[in-house]
Amino acid sequence: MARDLLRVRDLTTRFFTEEGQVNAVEGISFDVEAGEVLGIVGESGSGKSVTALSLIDLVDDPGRIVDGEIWYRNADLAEETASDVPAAVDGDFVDVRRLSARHRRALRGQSFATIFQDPASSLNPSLPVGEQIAEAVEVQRRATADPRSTRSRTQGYGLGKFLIGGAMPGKGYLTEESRARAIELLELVGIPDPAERAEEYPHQFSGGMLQRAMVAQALAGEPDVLIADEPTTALDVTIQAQILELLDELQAETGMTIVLITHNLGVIARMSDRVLVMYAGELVERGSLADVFDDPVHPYTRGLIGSSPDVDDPGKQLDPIPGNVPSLLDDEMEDRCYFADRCPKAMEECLEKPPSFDAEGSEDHAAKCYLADHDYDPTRALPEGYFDE
Ligand SMILES: Nc1ncnc2c1ncn2[C@@H]1O[C@H](COP(=O)(O)OP(=O)(O)OP(=O)(O)O)[C@@H](O)[C@H]1O
Ligand code: NI
Repeated sequence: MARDLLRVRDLTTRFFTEEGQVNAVEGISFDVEAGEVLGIVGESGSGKSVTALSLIDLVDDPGRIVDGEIWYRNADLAEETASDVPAAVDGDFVDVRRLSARHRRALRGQSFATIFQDPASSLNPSLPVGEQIAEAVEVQRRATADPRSTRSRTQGYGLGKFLIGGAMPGKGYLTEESRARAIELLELVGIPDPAERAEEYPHQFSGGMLQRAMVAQALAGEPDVLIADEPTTALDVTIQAQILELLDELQAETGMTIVLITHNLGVIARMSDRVLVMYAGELVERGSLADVFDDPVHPYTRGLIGSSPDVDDPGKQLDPIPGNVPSLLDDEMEDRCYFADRCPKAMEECLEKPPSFDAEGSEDHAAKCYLADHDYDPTRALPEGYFDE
């Protein structure tokens, strides 16, 4: 049975820019199940990366999470938090948003690790690759070596241990053990001659090898969740396939949970168990891979599929979705379905904001679209050019 590891509720993240308020992520709710690969897909600017950054509390100025809860299942952490911040605890779950900044930071690497499109954002150019991975191992070792923790760590590490881990003096402190583990990790991610490569600096690595090193660094903390934001987008197709293969294997071996963000539907189809579709900062459809790919309800999801190449059908005709992603400036957003102006099936109903409707298929299938619950009625179709000024 699937167990949820994360329960995200009404997450809302905005940027307060000179041009005005940008509604980057607006009231999204979803679960992440332990051991699954959850894909998040959507066009550029739909809010995928801001969702990821919000999960790991890395939203920078002028951005801010303004609302919502991020419940994380971790029995040890819940127990330790219960006395300090009882409101942040519900059974085995902790709302990480209600922890102090210091405690939230301590979850990074050990509960939630990330890999990005650009390895330069994770690896320091002036330190040997192996040393950086060993450092991440060291933080993890210190965290789990806390004498207060006698419980088995099937999943969680506990808050006190996190803080001990976070308080380590930093680079320079590396044991032979953590060095050896770093080399093991480099080998695990498929880097040949790992002992030699460990001594090299990031610029001596090829793009694909750097991406692998970044995966090794992320794995060093034995995270519960790996958040991968466009992990292969910058790589050429062959390397891209190798990295996906690697993630697949690691996931199968470790049972790690992966949140995989990409605009590439092919990658989503190959990797995901369940899929979230984002548009204009909202979650417009979610479901199992089969729900979303074989039985999509939202015309946006259909549009994405129709505009994406299919490896199994190279002759497929591609139909780009007309129009553009809307501005997310609060002043310019109307209170309607944000996709209505690009939608081939927009009806009068769509001038009001649709709720999320359950859809046919798996229990999890839902869409923020009247078509999930009503048949298309051409007599109620918005006239052509309705949204043109
Ligand atoms: N630092 C920032 N300041 C202002 N607005 C921002 C900032 N970062 C992101 N945004 C806005 O938030 C919205 C969502 O952006 P986000 O990066 O999450 O999109 P995305 O789905 O990841 O797109 P892509 O596929 O291009 O990576 C966009 O409108 C973007 O302009
Ligand atoms: Ni992005």
